[in-house]
Amino acid sequence: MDRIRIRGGNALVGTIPISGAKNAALPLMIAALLTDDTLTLENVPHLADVEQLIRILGNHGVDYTVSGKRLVQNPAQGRTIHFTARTIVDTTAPYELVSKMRASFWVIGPLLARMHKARVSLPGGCAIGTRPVNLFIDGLRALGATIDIDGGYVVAEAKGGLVGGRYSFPKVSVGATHVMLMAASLARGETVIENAACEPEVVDLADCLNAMGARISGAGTPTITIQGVTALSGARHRVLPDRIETGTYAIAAAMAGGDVTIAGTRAGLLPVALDVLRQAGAEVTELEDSIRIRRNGGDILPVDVVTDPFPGFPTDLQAQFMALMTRSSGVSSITETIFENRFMHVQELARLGARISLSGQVAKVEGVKRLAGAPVMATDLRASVSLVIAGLVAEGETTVNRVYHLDRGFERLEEKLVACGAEVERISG
Ligand SMILES: CC(=O)N[C@H]1[C@@H](OP(=O)(O)OP(=O)(O)OC[C@H]2O[C@@H](n3ccc(=O)[nH]c3=O)[C@H](O)[C@@H]2O)O[C@H](CO)[C@@H](O)[C@@H]1O
Ligand SMILES: C=C(OP(=O)(O)O)C(=O)O
Repeated sequence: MDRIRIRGGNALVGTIPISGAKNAALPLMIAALLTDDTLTLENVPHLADVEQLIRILGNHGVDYTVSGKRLVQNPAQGRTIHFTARTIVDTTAPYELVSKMRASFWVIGPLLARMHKARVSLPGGCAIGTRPVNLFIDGLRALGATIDIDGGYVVAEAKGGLVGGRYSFPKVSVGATHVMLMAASLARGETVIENAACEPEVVDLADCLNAMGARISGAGTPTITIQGVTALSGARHRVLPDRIETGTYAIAAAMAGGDVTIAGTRAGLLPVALDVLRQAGAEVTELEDSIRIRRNGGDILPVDVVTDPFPGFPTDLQAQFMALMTRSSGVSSITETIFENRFMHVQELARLGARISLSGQVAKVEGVKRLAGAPVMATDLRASVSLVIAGLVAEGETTVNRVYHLDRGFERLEEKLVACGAEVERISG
């Protein structure tokens, strides 16, 4: 199993290019199931989750090429992928494939819309909470589907096709909003979704679906209206920049100090997080398609944050921000409101000398003057990268084990950090 070794102490200076967003690419790829035409996605990141979803889509009959060549033969070539689901050969998404990744469950929406039936294993994903699927089930029932759980599978059917309906989410869910957009696009009549997720990835999916001929309005607001159409066509769409990767490198620069330009991204994707970084003492300059982060000396200041759905502080940056706060000049509190078990990084940060106490969903972080390198173990994707960030300032050597979590969501992490002067290397095997 690969490990990442970091020798702390170097400031970060340089430019970090941002990849396409994992959490946008995944639903966009799934949208290819909605049409027998070709959906071309540009800026698709090379990530383990993307490769896994390609396998899952292949099982349903989706063909794919990268810049004209089959992806399997050219895994490192190009980032424009053409997906074609000429026919759906299987409406079952099996446990072996779906249990590895939460987003794979989302195929239930397009399969039900196009084939009027789907049998999808209950999903896996980062172990950060119980992560039920009740909102998907209730939402799809509001579109006329009958749904049972049988042997670990969600078995859904819509005889005669889905029909438009009204569904008000009792709790904001990104994934269930994606699924409702895809399902309602091919339902008969109008669907209104209330308390929808407003995340940029939802807007990206709606833009792509509209380019495919869907009629969606209001994406990015809590109320989304969809006029169903009988068929969708192919389209060409560019995956939006990864805001979590952006925020992660912004936090890394604030932690290590230095001067980093994060390129190919937009400040508007991270409204609250960038403000929080300013409060923590970083100088943040918003440019047209990049963000410059500087911290040259001066304390890291303590800031309290509460995670929230967009535009609030993202839960996917909570672990990284906690790493930053371990070196602040005071005490900060970090409250996690989205997932009930997303503090698995606390005990690993403690190995490096962090002082963190937990009470329910609130972590109190008492900043320390010094972190010291140690072997640590990544427990989920964002937790893993928080350990890398802490390693950037820890004295001596930090080894992050179980790097496969990182490979799910960070493209060329070592390369991007090394280019800015960090001492980071992957140890294979
Ligand atoms: C691949 C992807 O895009 N993953 C992101 C997506 O996950 P994901 O779409 O799984 O997250 P959700 O927005 O659905 O989850 C939000 C909350 O709703 C709960 N819930 C969700 C569905 C449901 O049927 N019932 C229910 O109770 C969840 O347990 C959680 O407490 O949004 C999360 C919140 O921004 C991010 O952390 C993940 O990185
Ligand atoms: C939690 C995440 O991913 P997933 O929803 O796939 O588990 C994440 O991207 O931080």
